[in-house]
Amino acid sequence: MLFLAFAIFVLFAIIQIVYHFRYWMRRGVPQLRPSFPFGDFGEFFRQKHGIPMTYANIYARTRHLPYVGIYLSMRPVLFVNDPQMVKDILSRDFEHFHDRGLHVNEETDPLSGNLFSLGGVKWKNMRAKLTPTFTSGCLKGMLAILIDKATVLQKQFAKEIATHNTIEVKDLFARYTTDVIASVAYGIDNDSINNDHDLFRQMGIKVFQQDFKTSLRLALTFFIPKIKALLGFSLVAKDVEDFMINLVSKTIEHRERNGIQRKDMMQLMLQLRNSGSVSINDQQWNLDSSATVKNLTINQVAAQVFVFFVAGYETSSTLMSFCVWELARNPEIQVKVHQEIDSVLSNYGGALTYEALADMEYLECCMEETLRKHPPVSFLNRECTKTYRIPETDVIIDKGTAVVVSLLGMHRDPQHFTQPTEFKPERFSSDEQSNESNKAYFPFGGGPRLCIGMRLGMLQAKVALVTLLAKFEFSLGKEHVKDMELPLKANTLLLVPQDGIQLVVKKR
Ligand code: HEM
Repeated sequence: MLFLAFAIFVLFAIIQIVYHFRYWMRRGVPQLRPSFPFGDFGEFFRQKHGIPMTYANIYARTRHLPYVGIYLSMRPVLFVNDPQMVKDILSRDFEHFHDRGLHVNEETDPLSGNLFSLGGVKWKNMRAKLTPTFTSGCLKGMLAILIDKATVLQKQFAKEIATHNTIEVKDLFARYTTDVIASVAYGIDNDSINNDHDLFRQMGIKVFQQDFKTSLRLALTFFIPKIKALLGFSLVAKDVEDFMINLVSKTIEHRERNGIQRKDMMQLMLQLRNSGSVSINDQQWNLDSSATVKNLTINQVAAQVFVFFVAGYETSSTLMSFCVWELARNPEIQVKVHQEIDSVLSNYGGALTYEALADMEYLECCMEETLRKHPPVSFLNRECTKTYRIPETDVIIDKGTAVVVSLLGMHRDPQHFTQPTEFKPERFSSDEQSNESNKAYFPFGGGPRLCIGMRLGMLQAKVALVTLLAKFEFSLGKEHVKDMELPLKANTLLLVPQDGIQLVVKKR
C-alpha cells in the first residue's frame, strides 16, 4: 500500500515537472531542453562555468532567435538576444520592466534597500535623489582623490617590479578601486594598497568570495529571490552588514559633531539626509545641519554607499585589468596609447586635469573595446512588472517573469561585431564608418536604470590607467600566448579571471 502511494506520488511529481518544463512551449516561445533539477543551468550548478559563461553559452546556442525561454532551475526566464528588443525593454517599454525583481526588506536586511535592488516608486524616488551625486561637477570635485590614490598605486608598481618578474595586476587594481570608493563614498582615507590586512579590502573580498554560502546567497538574490526571502538570507554576511552600518553611523556622527566638510559622496549623502536633495550648483558642498527632519535614515545612507562600494570597486578594477591585459597582448596598440598620453600630458604641462583626461580619446576607445570583449557585469536582468505582449507577436509575458540579456554573448557575436575576438579600439572611434558601437553594446545597461556610476567608473579607471601607462609598459609573461583567452572562474556572478592577471611590467 505504502509502495503504491509512493509510486503515485512519484508519477504525479514527474507529470508536474514535465508540465512545468513546457511552460514556454505552451506560450509559443522556443525553448531548449531543460532537465530536472537545474533546468538550463546545469553548467553553473555543477560548477563547470560561472554565470557569465553559462549565459554566453546559452546565447551562442540561440543567437539566431530573437528570444528564447529558459529555466533557471524551475524558474521560467525570458532570454532576450535581439538588440532592438533589448533596447525596447530597457527604455521604450520601461513601464513593463522597471524592476530587477530582487528581494528587498529594509527592516530585516537594511543593506538590501539599495538603489540597485529597490523597485517601483521607492527606486524612482531614490534614483532622483542620488542622480545629482554623479554630475560632472561632483566628479571634478573628486578628481584630486582619484589622482592621489592612483599615485599610491603607481609607487606600489614601482616597488613590486624591483623584486618580481611578473605582477598580478587584478589584485592591485581592486585595492586601488577599494581605496577610491572608501574615500569618495565613505570619506575614509584607506590604504589597502600598502596594507594586506586592510579591513575594507577584507569586506570587499567577503562580499564576492566563492565559498558555498556566499555563492548561494548571491545566486538566490539574483535568481530565486522568493526562496532567499523564505530562508531569511540577508544580502551580505552579518559581519559585513555590521561593519558597513557602523562605519556610516560613526562617520555621520563625527562629521555632524565637528562640522566637517569634504568633497565626497558622504557629504552629498549628508545633504540628502538633512535636506532631502542635493543642490547641483552647490560648489560649497554645504551641509545644512540646522534641519531637524531627516530625509534619509542612517540605514538608507548605509545601503546606498554600500552599493556604490560593491558596484564600483570590482567592476572598475575588472575593466582596468582586462584593458592592460589587452594592451599587453597588442603591443602596437599600447604604443599608440603611450604616444597619446605623452602628447596630451605635454599639452597640459604634465598636469592630469579633467580636460586632459577627456582629450585622451584613443585610450577611451581602448576602454570601451575592453568593456565590449570583457563586460564586468556580463548580464542584465529585469522583472516584468506589467503584462507584456512581445511586439508583432501573440506572445504574452506574465507579470513576475524574469528577463535576462547575456552581454558577454551579445558583445562577442560576429553578427554585431566583425572579428569579435580581436581587440579593435577603432570600432569606437567617432570617425569609424561602421559604427559598430551603437548596435548591440550595453556594458552599463540602458534606459532609466542605466548604471548611475558609469562616469565615475570610467573616470577612476582612466585616471589609474593614465598614471600607470605614463610610466610603465606591460607585456605578457612566458606562460601566456597572444591568442589565448584568460580562463574565467566558475561559480561567480561577475567576470573574474581564474588566476588573476599576471603581467610583466617594465619602466618606460
Ligand atoms: C566600469 C565600471 C562599471 C560597470 C561596467 C558597471 C555596470 C553596471 C551595469 C551593467 C548595471 C546594470 C544597469 C542596467 O540594469 O541597466 C549597473 C548598475 C548600477 N551601477 Fe554600475 N558599473 C560600473 C561602475 C559603477 C560605479 C563606480 C558605481 C557607483 C559608485 C556603480 C553603481 C551602480 C548602481 C547603484 C547601479 C544600479 C542603478 C539603478 O538600478 O538605478 N557602478 N552598473
